[in-house]
Amino acid sequence: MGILRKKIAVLAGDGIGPEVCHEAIKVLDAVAERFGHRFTYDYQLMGACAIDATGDPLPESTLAACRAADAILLGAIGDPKYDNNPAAKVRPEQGLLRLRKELGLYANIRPVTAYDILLPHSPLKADRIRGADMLIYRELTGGIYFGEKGRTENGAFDHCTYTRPEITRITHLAFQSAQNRRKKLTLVDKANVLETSRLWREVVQELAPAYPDVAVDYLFVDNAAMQLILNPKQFDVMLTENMFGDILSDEASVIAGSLGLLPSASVGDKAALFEPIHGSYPQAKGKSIANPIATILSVAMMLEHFGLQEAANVVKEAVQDALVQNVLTPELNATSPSTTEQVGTHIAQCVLGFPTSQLHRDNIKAGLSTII
Ligand SMILES: NC(=O)c1ccc[n+]([C@@H]2O[C@H](COP(=O)([O-])OP(=O)(O)OC[C@H]3O[C@@H](n4cnc5c(N)ncnc54)[C@H](O)[C@@H]3O)[C@@H](O)[C@H]2O)c1
Ligand SMILES: CC(C)[C@H](C(=O)O)[C@@H](O)C(=O)O
Ligand SMILES: [Mg+2]
Repeated sequence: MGILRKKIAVLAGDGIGPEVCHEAIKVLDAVAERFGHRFTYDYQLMGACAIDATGDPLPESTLAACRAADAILLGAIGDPKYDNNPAAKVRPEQGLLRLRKELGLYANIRPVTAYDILLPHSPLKADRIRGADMLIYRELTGGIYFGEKGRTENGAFDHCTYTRPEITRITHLAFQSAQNRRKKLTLVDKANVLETSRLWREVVQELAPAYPDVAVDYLFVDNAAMQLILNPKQFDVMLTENMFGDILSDEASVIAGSLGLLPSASVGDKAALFEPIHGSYPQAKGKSIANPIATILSVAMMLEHFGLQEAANVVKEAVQDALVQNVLTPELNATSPSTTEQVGTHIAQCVLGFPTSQLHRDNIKAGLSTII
């Protein structure tokens, strides 16, 4: 692969969003320096910061910049002043939902990995989670998030609708992904109650014969929530609708050890957006305690999307180095925590191939490390 030039729209957003984006861009810059690629960044407002500045959580200029970019990097959006005010008509989350819809980002891919070195950090028993490695395919532009919603005289409603094409397109992607992995696809739904879920089962059953090498499994979402904790190794590709995918992926982060570790890619036919699965974690804003790894791994997914597999692997290896050397934020290292910046700098330096990282690796190989 030759030298690439890519324009990245950056929506740092609210809370810890700007802090974790800053570290992810540090890592992208290190990739650019090491491999000779050229990344340019177009910073735009979305979320509560955009409401403060313009009254609109997704200003037209932001949408236009996202359409013009090769990829979008998103930190997080959301602010307690809206979370705690159910009557607010204009909300940060509307910006994110509109962006996903406008850009047709229908497939949200959320990898979940149990890193060996972090097994002791999960509250789950190590022997249950060791080796767990799954991809959640979450439908992102349909379902209850986007149905008609409103208030009645004495109540409220949110309609959940799905069309056959909406289910079909992500199901094909999930099957193809399973073909390249351990060849198992689990559809998570609530087909014993919901008509939309019965349509999901119908579509998956119809498409399954086209993927004869993939074993298909069906789980009701309540059971899936339990199985995820009880025996996560049974999952390879999990396919599910919008809201179930949102909830199950936060739950799955307990397997990895922190919500601050889980990246995601949201893809459509014309655009791609990369973001950590966590939110704006407002309690951590300005304290430099937010884990930037979810955002840095989202950048690795962006590099894969650009076809830069080697660069993506280098970033993942650099993250692994931070895990092994315990260069981690307080939720994963309470005794000698690193700051958000220190974690980002460490990973960026590993990407650049600074000798310190190699030195530590040699120490680890020689059994000299105090960490393992
Ligand atoms: N995609 C998004 O932008 C997105 C996603 C989820 C929530 N939100 C918004 O974020 C705001 C806060 O929501 P919330 O508190 O329910 O969820 P959250 O994901 O912001 O935080 C939940 C908990 O997860 C942990 N956590 C999250 N990110 C972390 C990180 N990088 N490092 C270490 N620990 C981390 C913290 O313990 C935190 O208390 C709300 O306004 C919500 O709407 C936005
Ligand atoms: C902020 C919110 C709209 C969003 C979602 O529910 O999709 C978030 O929780 C996520 O997981 O990206
Ligand atoms: Mg969520």
